[in-house]
Amino acid sequence: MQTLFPNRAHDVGIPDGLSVNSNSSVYTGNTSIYTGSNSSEDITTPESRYSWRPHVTLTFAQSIDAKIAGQGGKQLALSGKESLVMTHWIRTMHDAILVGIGTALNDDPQLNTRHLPAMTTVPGYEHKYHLPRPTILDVNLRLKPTCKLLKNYKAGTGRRPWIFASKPKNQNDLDEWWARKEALKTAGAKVYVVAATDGYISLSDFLKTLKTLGIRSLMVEGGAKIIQSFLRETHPGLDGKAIPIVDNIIITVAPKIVGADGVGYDCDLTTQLGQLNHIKTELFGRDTVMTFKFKND
Ligand SMILES: NC(=O)C1=CN([C@@H]2O[C@H](COP(=O)(O)OP(=O)(O)OC[C@H]3O[C@@H](n4cnc5c(N)ncnc54)[C@H](OP(=O)(O)O)[C@@H]3O)[C@@H](O)[C@H]2O)C=CC1
Ligand SMILES: Nc1nc(O)c(N)c(N[C@@H]2O[C@H](COP(=O)(O)O)[C@@H](O)[C@H]2O)n1
Repeated sequence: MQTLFPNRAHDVGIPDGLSVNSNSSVYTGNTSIYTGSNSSEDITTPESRYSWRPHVTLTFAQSIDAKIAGQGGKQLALSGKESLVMTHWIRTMHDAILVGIGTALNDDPQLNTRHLPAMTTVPGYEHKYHLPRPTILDVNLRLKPTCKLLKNYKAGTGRRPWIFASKPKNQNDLDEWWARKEALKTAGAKVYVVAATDGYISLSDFLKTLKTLGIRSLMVEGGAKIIQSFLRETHPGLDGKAIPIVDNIIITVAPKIVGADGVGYDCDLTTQLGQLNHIKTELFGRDTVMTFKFKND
């Protein structure tokens, strides 16, 4: 099957205008699209970040008081419909999409592109938006075999989810862990067993594994702990200097206040500001979407 929109983040960078591809003739969004200025500067350099990991875009929606969910993790519709379309468009630009198991259990997400307008199909020649590969960090294999990601895969409307898990240290837990693994495999998931320390999968190791699996670009959606980890973890560069493992951050700010009992990502973005170049701020309906790029080492 032919997928349209070959433009992926690892080839073209993240647009400095996010509002969907002017060349595409399918989605006629309201503003400009990427025109090439911040394109693939590092991609062909063997020593570059991209030689060992995919291009990483961290993106999430928050309220003006920096909450990404309500009390007790209640999923919130923060994004309005216009910025939601933008997010789904950005999904098409990535080979894979990541959520943590907290989000997978709490939101039961689909991680597809269903908010994009339907495409015109040429008879006998079906065009689809590119769907990113759903990936989940789930050390203890808590994902439910009945989740929407697996249902969609079985129904042929979603790609096979990849779960990254780690064997329990305690031998007594192994049988149950194994049973959950088999149940998830039967439901259609592909389970990769990786190392974890105290329930934490090293993101550098995870990204390296993704790269060996052919993933060239990753969109990280959350939730709170995953955002924190991606903002905090670094990787040593050639000179040993700590380099961020994120390339771009796209933050949708909705004009809503959640309140102190909402869920924040509990990471001081101000510590990152020196490393971030602002690319563009755009309005999508009532939401403000800001795009940043981490400076190269
Ligand atoms: N507004 C938005 O854009 C978004 C909001 N959300 C919201 O976020 C909330 C969920 O966030 P949260 O509960 O923090 O869960 P997360 O989705 O961040 O998942 C965290 C879990 O992932 C596992 N994990 C494995 N390795 C790592 C690692 N390196 N770093 C972090 N986690 C790792 C751990 O699982 P284990 O405990 O099993 O070891 C950890 O508890 C929900 O309320 C959801 O609605 C989510 C996405 C986007
Ligand atoms: N962009 C955005 N805006 C919001 O208001 C949100 N609550 C989220 N949440 C993220 O999107 C996932 C749901 O995706 P599907 O609609 O099921 O495809 C959710 O799990 C969060 O990762 N995002």
